[in-house]
Amino acid sequence: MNPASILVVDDEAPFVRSLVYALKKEGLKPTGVNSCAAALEVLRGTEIDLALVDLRMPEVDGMETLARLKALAPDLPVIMISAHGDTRAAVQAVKAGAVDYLTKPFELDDLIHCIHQALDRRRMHKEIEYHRSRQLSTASLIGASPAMAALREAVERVAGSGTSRILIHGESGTGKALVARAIHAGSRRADQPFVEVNCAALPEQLIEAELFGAEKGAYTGAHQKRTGLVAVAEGGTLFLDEIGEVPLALQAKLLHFLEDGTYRPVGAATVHAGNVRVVAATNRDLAALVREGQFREDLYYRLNVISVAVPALRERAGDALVLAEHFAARYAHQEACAPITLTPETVALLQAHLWPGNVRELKNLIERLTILYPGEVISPAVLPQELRGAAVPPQPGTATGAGAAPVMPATIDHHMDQAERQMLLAALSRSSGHKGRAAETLGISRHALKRRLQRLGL
Ligand SMILES: Nc1ncnc2c1ncn2[C@@H]1O[C@H](COP(=O)(O)OP(=O)(O)OP(=O)(O)O)[C@@H](O)[C@H]1O
Repeated sequence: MNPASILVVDDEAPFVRSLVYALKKEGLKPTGVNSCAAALEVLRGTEIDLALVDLRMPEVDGMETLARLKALAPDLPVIMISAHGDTRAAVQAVKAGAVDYLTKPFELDDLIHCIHQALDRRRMHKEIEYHRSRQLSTASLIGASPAMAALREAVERVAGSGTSRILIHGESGTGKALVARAIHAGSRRADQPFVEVNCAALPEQLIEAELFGAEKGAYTGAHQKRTGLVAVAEGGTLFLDEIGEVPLALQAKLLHFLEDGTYRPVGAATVHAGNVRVVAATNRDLAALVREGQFREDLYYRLNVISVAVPALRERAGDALVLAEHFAARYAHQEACAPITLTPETVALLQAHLWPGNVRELKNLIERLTILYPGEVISPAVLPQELRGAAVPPQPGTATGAGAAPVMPATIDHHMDQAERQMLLAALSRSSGHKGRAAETLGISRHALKRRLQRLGL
């Protein structure tokens, strides 16, 4: 661990010199200055862990110095040094934000103890903040399924790691953008910018300038110098959504940036360095795009060092219901009405639906239902047809997916399967996913329940 850097501010030069000497011998990294102005200059240019400030100084006194230091670095712990008999002023300083005070003359041991105590408190505070932000970061990812628990764990691990390239993949609407934000919020960059770029939404000729910036007149329409999003995200996270849509020409420049952290704005003569964590997301099969020659293999391997897979909603047992309830509460709040509630049959249909549009599809459905039937009990009759026809295997030659006509089962076996599926899911929903209890209510053994679930692919 690096030695803590201590700023000593006192107008008495010999006192500062002797303190600097003593602190160095204690393994700390002190810098001594004789005025408030000099202290502020040091603080602007150097990382300082703690400041020792004399209360009595000519021109700008200790109280004012404390205020100015805190204005520049609010988290900086400051210990005041007061002359004998100055206790009242020292107490005032503590009220104004100093962490402690010492009265001259003091023992070196007392000072060292005071410094370590303040540094420990700051370290602990930072740790708590860090863990709190990590918990907050995954709290937005709703879902009680094992798949979601694993995703939250992966997000926490990845967020806290030092890696600067992350690839998120998953079907459309699964929550990749939410995962990217959670990774940022849980990282040490959380208080720096999070900048989102939808690579599919930008015209090909503008993407480069948008990302890396451009000099005035670099291209037609560039009437003034343009700051790129890489520069805007400096110190933070750059989220490149739909990375699979980046044109091949720009892929080379992106690769260069990912490899050595430098880039050249369009039309610029000089190269810039950028410090951003790049989180990319895609719902395309990048490996297939590589095989088809649409995505650079080297860029694919650069991005794919750490990847996070976001599961489809149909792979998250029980989450459709948890999410439906979450969105019902949210839209009830938005519409200022009571939340909609779902009959067991509706729950069973939600659980059985394959959700090709994933969480986005479910969210839109609950919003629509809340607007149309505020506060009401939702029965299957008011569900869209694609949900009422859920879990029915498509017949050859018929359309499927959102908006398609419901597919009617051809045989009695299909009807039986459908009914069985709904009963099993309703029982599981009532038992909150507890298989033993669900089996009991159905009058079958746990083993039989598992076999039936497996047979129906649930
Ligand atoms: N686990 C979740 N908890 C709460 N809300 C979620 C969850 N997953 C997704 N959402 C919400 O669903 C919507 C779609 O999510 P998001 O935009 O992150 O999906 P995506 O995978 O990035 O989609 P696309 O590939 O189409 O860009 C958003 O409104 C998001 O807030």
